[in-house]
Amino acid sequence: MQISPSILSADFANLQSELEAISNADWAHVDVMDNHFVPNLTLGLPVVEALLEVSPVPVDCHLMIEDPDRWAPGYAEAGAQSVTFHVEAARDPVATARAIRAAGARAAFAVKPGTPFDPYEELLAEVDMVLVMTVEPGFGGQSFMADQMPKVRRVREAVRRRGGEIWVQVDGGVSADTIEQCAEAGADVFVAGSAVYGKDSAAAAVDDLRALAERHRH
Ligand SMILES: O=C(CO)[C@@H](O)[C@H](O)COP(=O)(O)O
Ligand SMILES: [Co+2]
Repeated sequence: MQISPSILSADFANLQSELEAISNADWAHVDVMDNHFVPNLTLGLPVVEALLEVSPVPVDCHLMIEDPDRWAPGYAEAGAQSVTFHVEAARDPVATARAIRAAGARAAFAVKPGTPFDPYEELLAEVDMVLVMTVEPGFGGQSFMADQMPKVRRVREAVRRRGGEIWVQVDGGVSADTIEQCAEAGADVFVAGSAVYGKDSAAAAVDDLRALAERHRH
């Protein structure tokens, strides 16, 4: 059970200290948005490169961008330890996942709330993780979509059938109130932005979330 705090809810003027505040987390989740795939703009490769220099934990890049076929491998080459692209944006998801892995990172694909998982089941052969979005991508602090839990279950079942170790990540509205249903449905990597950086102690929030998830270890 791994916690990946999203720095989207951190203080962007002090990202180094915000990363140091979550050194007990498993990952640092970095949301890359291009104002085309989603209606918001955050940061890109030069900032990710700078974060990689100072992050005490591996970096989990969530690319909400058009044309990940072109851009995603660069994040892996820069040293990001996990790179997730959206299937809705990829022209050739197999080639993109292979390029990410060839550059030494874990590869993952993400599905938006309206995107079914089943058509992409065969893509499991190419990835290390599947991200099931539990909000519409674009912004932190939105309400958790419990109606995505059946999809989390389907992904977990498909991963079980396949064997091997593929992680199932959830992202959006994950908090102390919602993390247990995600874990129970089969998630094992939990992104949380406002539920970590919105608290007085980000580190304590990470530990609390992990303890709740651990109640449903599978
Ligand atoms: O990818 C995204 C949003 O598109 C997320 O990573 C959010 O940043 C999570 O924030 P919270 O919903 O946990 O506040
Ligand atoms: Co994200």
